[in-house]
Amino acid sequence: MSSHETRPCVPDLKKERLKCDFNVEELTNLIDGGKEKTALRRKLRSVISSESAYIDPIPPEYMSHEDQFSNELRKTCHTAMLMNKQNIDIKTLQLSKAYIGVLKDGDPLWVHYHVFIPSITGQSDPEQQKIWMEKIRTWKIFGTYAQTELGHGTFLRGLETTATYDRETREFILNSPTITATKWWPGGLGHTVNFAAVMAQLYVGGKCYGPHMFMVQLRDENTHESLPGVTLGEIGPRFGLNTNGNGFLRFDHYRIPRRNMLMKHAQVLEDGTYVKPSHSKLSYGTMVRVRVGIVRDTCIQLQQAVTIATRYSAVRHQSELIPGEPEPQILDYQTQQFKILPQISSVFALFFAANSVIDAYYSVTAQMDLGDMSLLPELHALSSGLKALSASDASRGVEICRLSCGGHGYLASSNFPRLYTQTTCAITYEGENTVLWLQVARYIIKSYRSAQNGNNLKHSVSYLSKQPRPVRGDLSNNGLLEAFKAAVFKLVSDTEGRIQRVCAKGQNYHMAWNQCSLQLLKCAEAHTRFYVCEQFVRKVEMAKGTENVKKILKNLCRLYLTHHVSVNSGDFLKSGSLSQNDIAVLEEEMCSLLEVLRPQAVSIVDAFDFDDGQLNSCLGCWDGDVYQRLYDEALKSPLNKTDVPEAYYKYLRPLMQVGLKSSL
Ligand SMILES: CCCCCCCCCCCCCC(=O)SCCNC(=O)CCNC(=O)[C@H](O)C(C)(C)COP(=O)(O)OP(=O)(O)OC[C@H]1O[C@@H](n2cnc3c(N)ncnc32)[C@H](O)[C@@H]1OP(=O)(O)O
Ligand SMILES: Cc1cc2nc3c(=O)[nH]c(=O)nc-3n(C[C@H](O)[C@H](O)[C@H](O)COP(=O)(O)OP(=O)(O)OC[C@H]3O[C@@H](n4cnc5c(N)ncnc54)[C@H](O)[C@@H]3O)c2cc1C
Repeated sequence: MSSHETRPCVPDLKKERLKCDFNVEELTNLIDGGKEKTALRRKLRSVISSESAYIDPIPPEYMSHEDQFSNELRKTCHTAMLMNKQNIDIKTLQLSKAYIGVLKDGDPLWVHYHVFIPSITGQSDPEQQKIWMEKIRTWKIFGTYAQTELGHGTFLRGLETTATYDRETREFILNSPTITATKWWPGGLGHTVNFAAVMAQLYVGGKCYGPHMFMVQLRDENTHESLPGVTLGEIGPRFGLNTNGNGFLRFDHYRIPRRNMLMKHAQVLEDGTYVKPSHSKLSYGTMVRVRVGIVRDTCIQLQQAVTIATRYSAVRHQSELIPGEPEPQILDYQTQQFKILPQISSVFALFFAANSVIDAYYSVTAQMDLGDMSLLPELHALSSGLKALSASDASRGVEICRLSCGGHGYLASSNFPRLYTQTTCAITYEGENTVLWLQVARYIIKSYRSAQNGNNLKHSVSYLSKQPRPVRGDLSNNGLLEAFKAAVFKLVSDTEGRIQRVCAKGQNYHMAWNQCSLQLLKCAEAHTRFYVCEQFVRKVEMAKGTENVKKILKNLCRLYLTHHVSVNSGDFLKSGSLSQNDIAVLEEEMCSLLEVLRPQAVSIVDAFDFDDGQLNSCLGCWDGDVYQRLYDEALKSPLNKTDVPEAYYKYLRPLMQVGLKSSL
């Protein structure tokens, strides 16, 4: 039992917390990555919580677009100052969950920290890094990642911004030749940053060498005015993240020095000689890195959503379960448990997957630094698949959590609208999900074919070498993983066979690929799901700690497996890896797991250890005083400042005074 259950809360939550049969703190430590990390996060959180600068003067929902932006820019700049004053590396703060909830609807400097700086460190040579990183460190340079254009986001080879080398002056001339060449979306570009890492088509001596990255100054370092030859602005209100400062940018024959091309991988020498990189896609390295980070970010957003939904479901009473008996907590309905508990299991699945892809990223990039590029395609497939899976699972999960809270989930004060807009945009940015699934599929099909030709496969796809033969009736975790392998193998071999059949009818390969792309998507998702399940099983097997925490992890893992087998039962049946009876047994097990996990649900989400300020939700507060908070929040509406609003005198009263002339 945990010590924090002594804090005051409504009787329903007290009762839930008393049921806790595991050490909440131990689970918190596991999620943080160790006791020390929990302590560090809490220390950072106490620094953040004591800052009055983070208090919004009024709820941001009631501010104008400009005031919202200014308020969040104020807070993000305050953070930079504060961390400097406290001698804390800002990265440490951002990597812990302590900073969650400070910025409400985006951060004008998010892309600077998480995309621009990694571009400089990952794409520029040591000399360039030394110069630029010093200016970044001393706040002379704030930057964005300007890649997407009005006409192209996905298809990078279609980008239209040009960077043409002028051998005479040893400069590049940046130009936006068409309206569709306008850079569109980069975070902070609108009015925050003064530099950008710009992706442009490199031209030397009339020859195009494809997209390359350039460091470009956009605004004067003193006046912040946009420089001649550069046109800049903000792209207007969005579905969410309205304070990210997403902007547009056009160049009119704008000159930058030769050494402003990021030259770690490819170079243009003074005489115009082009030195090509050791792998053609190395300039896409920033995207791989950010995709890896998204898995963790979306996992944290889902943690927030499921904490709110679980606590609310323990407090909310509705209807009758047994006629005549008191209204039960809605968490007692099996259907409600089915909404919430699989989302909790998803949090853990994404958590373990995020850790494993981060490890893979660091080990592959270390090998690449030594000149070995052989693992890059596997890393690209893995990071693309996990980005797509985590973004879609988390955003679906957040929406399910919102729906599980009924009408109150639709209120801004539940915080679901913001959590949803934060999560769903990850489906689009950093590679639209469908497009990334197709990249995964490309890798799987190539691997499958390579195995058919007798070659060895990389670790994550090695099971595609030969038809897996699961043991019938083995429903253990390992048995289910074998069944997964067989189901994915069948999907992949069927899809590859179908591509061949379409080609045999005279269709070219690319058209055949398009005609099979629905199945290809299924292959990619099933392969990635298998990876996540395997990581979950292995990490739980390896988990150290007390038996009761291990039991929670085992049950959540089992719930994840049985849930995903049930959702995709058709694939298992078609491959023959599971029988109808197996599926029925597993679905029954899933239902009993809901019952087993239900009493621990509140304590599991307590272990995510968000404070009320971070959740920013009337429904998810620690003490469960939901109704009073909802009422108090409603009173903050500016419309409630007067009994009769101005709009009544302007519109409603004149209408009422005229009266309806005809009887219709
Ligand atoms: C309050 C809270 C605050 C929160 C704030 C949140 C803020 C949010 C901020 C949001 C910030 C958002 C910031 C943003 O959004 S930044 C913009 C992000 N943009 C994208 O991600 C664009 C997506 N497009 C691409 O990545 C590529 O164009 C694709 C992949 C589609 C094809 O590309 P292309 O047409 O050029 O390729 P190809 O078809 O000729 O060839 C394919 C070959 O290339 C290989 N290949 C491809 N890619 C990679 C790679 N990376 N590493 C290694 N290899 C790679 C591939 O395996 C294949 O190999 P092979 O099979 O031939 O051997
Ligand atoms: C909140 C947010 C922040 C962003 N921040 C940045 C930033 O900081 N810097 C930056 O450079 N960009 C940024 N972007 C842009 C983002 O990276 C792109 O929007 C994204 O890569 C998708 O590209 P697109 O908009 O061109 O979509 P499109 O590619 O036009 O997609 C439209 C539809 O076409 C489909 N489609 C496209 N190609 C294919 C294909 N080959 N096969 C099958 N279907 C296909 C897609 O699946 C989708 O359904 C941001 C976007 C958002 C929403």
